[in-house]
Amino acid sequence: MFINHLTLGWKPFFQQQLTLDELPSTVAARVTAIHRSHIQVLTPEKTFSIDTALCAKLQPLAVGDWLLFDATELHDNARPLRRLSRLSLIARKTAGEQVGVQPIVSNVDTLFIVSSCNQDFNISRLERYLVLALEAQVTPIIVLTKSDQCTTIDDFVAQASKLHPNLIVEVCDARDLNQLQGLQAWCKPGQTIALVGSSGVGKSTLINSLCHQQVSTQSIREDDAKGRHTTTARTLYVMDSGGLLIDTPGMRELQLLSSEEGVQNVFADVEALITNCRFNNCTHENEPGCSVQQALTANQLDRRRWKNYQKLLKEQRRNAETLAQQHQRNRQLGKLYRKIKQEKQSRKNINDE
Ligand SMILES: Nc1nc2c(ncn2[C@@H]2O[C@H](COP(=O)(O)OP(=O)(O)OP(=O)(O)O)[C@@H](O)[C@H]2O)c(=O)[nH]1
Ligand SMILES: [Zn+2]
Repeated sequence: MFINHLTLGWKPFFQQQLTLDELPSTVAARVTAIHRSHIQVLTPEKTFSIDTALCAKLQPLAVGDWLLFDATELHDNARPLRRLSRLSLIARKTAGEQVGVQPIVSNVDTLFIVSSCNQDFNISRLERYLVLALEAQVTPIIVLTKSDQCTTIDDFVAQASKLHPNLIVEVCDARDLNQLQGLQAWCKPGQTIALVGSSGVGKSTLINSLCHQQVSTQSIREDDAKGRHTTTARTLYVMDSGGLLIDTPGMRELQLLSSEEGVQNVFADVEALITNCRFNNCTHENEPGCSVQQALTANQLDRRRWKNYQKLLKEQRRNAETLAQQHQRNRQLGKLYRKIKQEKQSRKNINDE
């Protein structure tokens, strides 16, 4: 397929950031992968990699960013002149003494929020991803996979659709390209898509179907700082339809932030303890026959861990839906949607001027 700047996602928004002098003398390259030691970029003609140190002033970078290079310097370890402003940015909060924001992917048009029609389906998680997409100024599409594995999908679709009146929900068997026609509207040349969703919901399967290439064969190996070999999935794919699909380890790890199963998995022993308490509604504070208190006293359960479990559980419960909360959030989502539409319109107006 013919690749030019437009098919790589170049838009008037980026073009208008170039000065008249820069127009003939520079070339923009899109960041396709970020590794510890180097950053990979792509122009219509070539791909090359630059040492991370050369981008120190431009950090933090995200996959999908556009970097500007001197047109005569398009080779490995060329120094980028600057990074162009982003149309959208998906970032995550970093933990630590100071809460920071780590960019993950940028200049994405559409986020496929993938969930499967089985026990993985979790409305609070979908909602968390939805807010993420809207915050990032990216159009969210809910993709419900494994439709072949359930007898009726109507309930899943109804629940997902209720998250917002304008929300698009697509249902498919991710292995079957014929069932992915509904997604093609967002996969046109020049469009950039990112995927989120829990492990095992079918993200790689979707990529394989849409890109007709095996994800596993795209892996590259690199040495990390300690000389260990790590396998890093390649991150930007050209779909058969001409669109671009970003699949970075960073996006895949986003799921860790929102995983209810995580609490159950990590604290399985604590949850087992709780089932042994004498009273079903034990608050584990001072009731007789509380096996949590017994385990704490006997030093069989770490107090820090118990506190952390309670904290995560509280956070998880806060996310749980009540009708009133959902209504309130829908109104907030509505406001966000309107804001995004207005901003997009004003950007369009600027571009059209
Ligand atoms: N029957 C059926 N199986 C599916 C479908 N989508 C994915 N699978 C299967 O589910 C399993 C997991 O799919 P993956 O595509 O690896 O899931 P993933 O989201 O990429 O998982 P991670 O790489 O862990 O993030 C594989 O065995 C797929 O063949 C579907 O729509 N129908
Ligand atoms: Zn108890």
